[in-house]
Amino acid sequence: MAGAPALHIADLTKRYPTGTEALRGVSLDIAAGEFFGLLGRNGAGKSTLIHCTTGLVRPTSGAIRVFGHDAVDDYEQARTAVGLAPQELNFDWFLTLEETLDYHGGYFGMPRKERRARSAELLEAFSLSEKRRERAMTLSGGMKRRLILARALMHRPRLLILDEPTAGVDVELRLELWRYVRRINAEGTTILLTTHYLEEAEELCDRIAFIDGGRIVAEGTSASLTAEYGVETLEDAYLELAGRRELARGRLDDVAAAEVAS
Ligand SMILES: Nc1ncnc2c1ncn2[C@@H]1O[C@H](COP(=O)(O)OP(=O)(O)OP(=O)(O)O)[C@@H](O)[C@H]1O
Repeated sequence: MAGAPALHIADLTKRYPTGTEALRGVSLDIAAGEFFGLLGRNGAGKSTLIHCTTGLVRPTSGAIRVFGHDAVDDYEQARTAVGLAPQELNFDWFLTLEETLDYHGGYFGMPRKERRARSAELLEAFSLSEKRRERAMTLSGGMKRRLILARALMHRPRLLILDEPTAGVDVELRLELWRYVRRINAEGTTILLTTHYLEEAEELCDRIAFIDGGRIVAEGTSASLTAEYGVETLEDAYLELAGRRELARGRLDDVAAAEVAS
């Protein structure tokens, strides 16, 4: 749908059967072509939001649309528009690199000839051509990270979701991955990145949202967020915000305690 945002999320809530409210009314719009960062501490709701977008988790209420396609009612179209590079390297380790990409393309209904051409193009782009007939298990850590990006891009998704793509990787590999994802974005793919690294978000993202307790608590460019909190870096803005929220929580706890006592 022409002109539709890459991702439109309106008043999204998710309550798991355990009673945990992982998302409490999240609204978010990511424009086509944007590089968007979603930041938050462990358990803030980032994975739940991604899983709702890719159909792994069913939202309790609210709307998600990917380039205009409803993520629940129009699942196939919405899912096809998304490429997901999960945090965990979930390959079938016994498949070769070519097979890994080929099976992924097959899942998304790509004809054989197109799969062949696309997989050769991606293996080349990610400097993996020489390893194409080797099993995924034989790759180095950096190669595995590149393969997960190649696999996510295989079916030419318009929205690429990167779930903590550089968690636990060394500085050199992080810089290399940054170069790749910058290029993918420059070539027109919209990116939603979740990360714990504030400097990564500052470096790569056009816009950033902080999520906490299942709510978006701040959103803007790195410059607007630092200006809003009167600080120099995104990390300081995050700490300032986290501090204020802790303070607010403490106050609420005090009020609750006072109410119980009275
Ligand atoms: N399948 C599930 N069943 C019940 N509760 C869940 C489930 N998945 C996540 N949660 C809970 O939902 C909340 C949000 O978790 P989520 O995994 O979305 O956070 P996150 O921001 O991705 O965290 P992390 O940075 O650690 O990956 C947490 O309290 C978590 O324990």
